[in-house]
Amino acid sequence: VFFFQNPPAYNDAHNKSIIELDYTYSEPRESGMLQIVPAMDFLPKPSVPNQAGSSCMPPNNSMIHGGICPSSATAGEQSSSSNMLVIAKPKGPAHDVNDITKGEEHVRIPIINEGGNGILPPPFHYIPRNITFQNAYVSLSLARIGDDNCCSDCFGDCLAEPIPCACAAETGGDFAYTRDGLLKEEFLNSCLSVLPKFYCKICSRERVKIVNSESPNAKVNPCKGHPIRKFIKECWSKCGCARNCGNRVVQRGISRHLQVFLTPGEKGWGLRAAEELPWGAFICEYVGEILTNNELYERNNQMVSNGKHTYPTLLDADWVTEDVLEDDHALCLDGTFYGNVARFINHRCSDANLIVIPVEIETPDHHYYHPAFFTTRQIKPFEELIWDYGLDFDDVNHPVEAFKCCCGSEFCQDKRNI
Ligand SMILES: C[S@@+](CC[C@H](N)C(=O)[O-])C[C@H]1O[C@@H](n2cnc3c(N)ncnc32)[C@H](O)[C@@H]1O
Repeated sequence: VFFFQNPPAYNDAHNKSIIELDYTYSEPRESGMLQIVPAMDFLPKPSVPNQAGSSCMPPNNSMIHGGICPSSATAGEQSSSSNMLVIAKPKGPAHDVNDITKGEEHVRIPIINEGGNGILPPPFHYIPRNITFQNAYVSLSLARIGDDNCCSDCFGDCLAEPIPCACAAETGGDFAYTRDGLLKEEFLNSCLSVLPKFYCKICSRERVKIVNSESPNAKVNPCKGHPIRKFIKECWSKCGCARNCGNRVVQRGISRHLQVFLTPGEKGWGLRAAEELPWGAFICEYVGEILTNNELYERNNQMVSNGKHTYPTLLDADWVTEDVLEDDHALCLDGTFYGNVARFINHRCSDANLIVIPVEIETPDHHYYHPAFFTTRQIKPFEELIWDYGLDFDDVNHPVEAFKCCCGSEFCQDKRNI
């Protein structure tokens, strides 16, 4: 795939310690972008039914349509340079089949479609870190990080010190990580045990429906409960330790070899390991746009009315600390338009091989945090990585649309499968 585009134009702000943030950025001109793919006649025909173009999803799933990819997306195959055809750029950002992250991560993550049907995931912008969409309030300030919330006197690797520093207080005075960068057995086991739930006095997830309701008599439904999660707290920039301190795992980003692949069943695209992974290994964090719950509600309504769905996760691990959360404090992440590989992790009821753990990095209040995926057992190369979304398949108003589950687990919660 070749792109011809103009480099962005920047104002000359070098040699200043204060950078003006009003530089000009010129978007690459659409007309300058060409994609060269094998001629259509030489592409194998898609095996899944097509709706208005090409879809990566089975017919019962409504998704943004993906683009047709060069056959190099099928494991290891190369398209020959003869029989090439120049076609228009697909709507939305194009994917690089050798690395869906486009160089944003430390490792390349290829797209593998073993079906040979030339279909790619629907377009989205790959981002390695969260970005605020519009109204979400993220209290990111050094002043808010008190002495109890950082280890400014530490040096080097906090895990090498005989006494754990202040950053271990969140995990009961002991760090959550081993010197090998894995989760400690005890900590992971405590996260895996059945979690008690807390119930908000007025739940932000329910209140948003009333805020948007046209009926003046609408009442807020009772909270359906949120699991009480254990947080990990990592050292960060206000700490004195080094970037390679053992208590900085999630913030260093993806380091394991992974692949985005088209699953053979009904689930569409998925994420899998491309190497053997140990128990308690960090895989990736859930990255997306930071939205308020209200913004997500509006976005969900719009997407559903367009026959599409979103990829959200609520940041509700600490909603218990306040009776009623301010609207702009009830946050979620949505990977639909901007996201990382976590948006491809499929669901499995109960016995998934990944667990998501909330991680505090730069904000001591837990309205905003990083949901991070860790393995719950040893993973074989090319095994799919799956997570229990915690869906209530009977709740039609859940922010994540309840699909017909085909996780294959003997503990599957979807009653339609009984
Ligand atoms: C976060 S996305 C996961 C990536 C998605 N498979 C894709 O192709 O982009 C969630 C969607 O994947 C599909 N999915 C995930 N887990 C599934 C399961 N266990 N059974 C059926 N569909 C599943 C559903 O369409 C769901 O709405």
